[in-house]
Amino acid sequence: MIEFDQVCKRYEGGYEALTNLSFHIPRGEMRFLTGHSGAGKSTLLKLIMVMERASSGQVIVGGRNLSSLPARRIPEVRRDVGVVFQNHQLLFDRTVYDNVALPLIIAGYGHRDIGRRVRAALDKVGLLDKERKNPITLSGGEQQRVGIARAVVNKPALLLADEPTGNLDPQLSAEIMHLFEQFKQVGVTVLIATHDLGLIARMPYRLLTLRNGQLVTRGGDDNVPE
Ligand SMILES: Nc1ncnc2c1ncn2[C@@H]1O[C@H](COP(=O)(O)OP(=O)(O)OP(=O)(O)O)[C@@H](O)[C@H]1O
Repeated sequence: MIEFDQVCKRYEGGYEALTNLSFHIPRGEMRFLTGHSGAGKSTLLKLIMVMERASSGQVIVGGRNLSSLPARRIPEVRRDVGVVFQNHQLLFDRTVYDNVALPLIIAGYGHRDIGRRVRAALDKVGLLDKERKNPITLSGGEQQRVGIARAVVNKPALLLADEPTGNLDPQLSAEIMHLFEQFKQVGVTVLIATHDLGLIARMPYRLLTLRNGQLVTRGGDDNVPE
């Protein structure tokens, strides 16, 4: 589902954020991406979302080679990727329903289809009864679940999360992780960047660990020693 082959990312100015990265995450697997601040985690996620392009090497997501993808085909890739952020980036002047509906409105879905899909996504994250609320009135854990509903409302094959439990206490963090596991169980590929080593130590998933832009453990299905 995600394949990196000898990927380097050099930013303008010459800083090399990722060096010679090769790994493979098969479809339907869940992985954690860890590493110190500045190790390159967000850069790696941005390459998958095509917010940045590799300086060299190949990034292949869902069978599409992103290194040679023309710009006009970027929306097609993004439709297949749901993204959850630490600060969830919700709109506080809209209801929960409207926040979750946003990706579907942008994608041009019809009114009835939007209603059905938004309610299905809110049901999955346990917030069906909050659809008319403004997200500002919800707790931090609930707001993060709205962010997750918005990320999955399009039924993406791939779910990326950048520090999704950063502001949450251990109990709420565990609940959010449990939600990600439920998506994995229905075949979604899940990649979660996190500093929360305590949390991931309790979960049976392999790690991709970055140090200064290089992979020091890789969680693919390859035969490279961990
Ligand atoms: N647009 C940019 N231009 C130049 N350098 C950048 C850019 N974005 C990131 N960097 C640099 O690349 C390195 C990796 O940054 P990145 O944000 O990927 O790290 P990270 O592991 O996600 O860190 P954190 O955990 O603090 O979010 C850092 O040294 C950062 O300063």
